[in-house]
Amino acid sequence: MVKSPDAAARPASPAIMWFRQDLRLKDNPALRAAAHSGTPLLCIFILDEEVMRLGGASRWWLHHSLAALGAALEKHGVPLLLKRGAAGPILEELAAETGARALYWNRCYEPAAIARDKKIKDAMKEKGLEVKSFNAALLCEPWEIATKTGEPFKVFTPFWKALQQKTIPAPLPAPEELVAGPKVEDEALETFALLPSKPDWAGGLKEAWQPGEEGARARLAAFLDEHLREYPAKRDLPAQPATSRLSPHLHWGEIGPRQVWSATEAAFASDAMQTKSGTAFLRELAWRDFSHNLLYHWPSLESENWKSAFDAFPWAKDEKGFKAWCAGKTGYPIVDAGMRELWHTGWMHNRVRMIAASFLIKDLLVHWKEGADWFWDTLADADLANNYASWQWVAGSGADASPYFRIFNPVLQSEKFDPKGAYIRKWVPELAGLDDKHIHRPWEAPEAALEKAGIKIGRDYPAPVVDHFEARDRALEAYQAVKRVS
Ligand SMILES: Cc1cc2nc3c(=O)[nH]c(=O)nc-3n(C[C@H](O)[C@H](O)[C@H](O)COP(=O)(O)OP(=O)(O)OC[C@H]3O[C@@H](n4cnc5c(N)ncnc54)[C@H](O)[C@@H]3O)c2cc1C
Repeated sequence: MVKSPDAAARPASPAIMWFRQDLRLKDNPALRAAAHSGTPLLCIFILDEEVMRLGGASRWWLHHSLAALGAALEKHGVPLLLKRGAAGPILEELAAETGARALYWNRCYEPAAIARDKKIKDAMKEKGLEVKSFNAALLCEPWEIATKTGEPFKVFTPFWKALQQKTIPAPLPAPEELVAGPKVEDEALETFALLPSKPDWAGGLKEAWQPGEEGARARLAAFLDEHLREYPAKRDLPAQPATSRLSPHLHWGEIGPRQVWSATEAAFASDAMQTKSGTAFLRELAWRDFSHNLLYHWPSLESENWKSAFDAFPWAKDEKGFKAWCAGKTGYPIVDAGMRELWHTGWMHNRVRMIAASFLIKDLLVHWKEGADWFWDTLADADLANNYASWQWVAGSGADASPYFRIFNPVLQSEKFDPKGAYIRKWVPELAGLDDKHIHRPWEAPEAALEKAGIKIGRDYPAPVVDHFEARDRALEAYQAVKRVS
């Protein structure tokens, strides 16, 4: 436990603890080090939208996460200062106003954040401040894990093997005592205007999530207790609550991956039957580190094909198809269910993310970036590394990607992973009355079955926007352009 020195011994000049994507008290190495230094603290969050590009669902999440962090700090008698604008000048002003001598933060790995942080570090050091940064977001820093020849990993399996050889540090406890620095004027959370108002589309998010450290902890505990055992068998079934749903909490650092790692290991230490499922879960968690590793070493991952041969791909401009995809009205029930789950809750099951992304890229030939940008706006877990690496994985243009010519058949995927159509029935209720066979391909249902279910294709549910088999041939033909230059 951290014990701060006596008040008498406390240095007068405060330290700044700059919260970013580490909105928690536990396992927060920067906060712990700042508290341990014994100086009074100025805890601050800066809404720096030049660097922090936020989609709508992320904005909603951030509002509630900041409210939760503010309340948690308040319990320790320390306010969370909120400011809006370019972080560099704000921090400089804060240091000048309060006489702060030190600045603490946990590292971010997005290229724009890295560039900004480097500038701030240099400028603050020049002004005589001590600047200390830490790892709160990853199991292992991207520069700590490399191939035998010192290169960054481009393939997941050897990355995972190498990661398993590392000692993952145990999570840190929350600081026991925090001491508030001088009073500083700041802004009210409401002035950030992060919540949607006209219209307020966030009702589904409110039902689905509890942003903040408490919510994250509860989610992990429930997952480990109730679902870890069946994770390998059920993690691909979207109708089952079999995955952790920790992704938005991890994105905002309401829980750290090392906490997840250690709690999972503890779960299988006390129950050896869970070793296999625990390892399977940790392997998925490691994909998050792998994506961050890719983004760190290839910062253009968000905007450029990782495999440049894909620059030759003849993408289509299918506005109508794209709109239908966004709205969950493609006529392919599993795709539509996923897109509606996303719109309603700000989250989509991983298997369905793959199916929906594949449909946009391969059946509609729409550029992966358009889909990734839509996900960016609508996902509560929108994460630069995970989102763009995953889209490029599906497109075939990414590192260790699924080969382009492996094209998901949305009907077969649906039959395999949602055999009873439970997921479809939940998110596409107009199809709920169809039998288990036809619910995956309603356009092939006999008139009588449609009539019994009260559906007319084209009136109550759309006809497919493309024929999958024709689209597949078209995609493979388009792929020839990539093959010619690779
Ligand atoms: C097209 C597409 C876009 C995606 N966009 C995002 C995104 O913006 N943000 C995001 O966090 N994940 C993204 N993913 C990865 C994955 O779908 C989600 O992390 C996962 O569905 C989150 O649910 P969960 O927390 O229940 O996962 P669990 O199965 O419980 O996994 C635990 C944690 O491991 C990490 N993880 C699991 N799978 C992956 C993966 N394939 N890649 C990277 N990390 C993973 C996540 O942090 C997740 O919370 C995307 C996947 C695809 C196919």
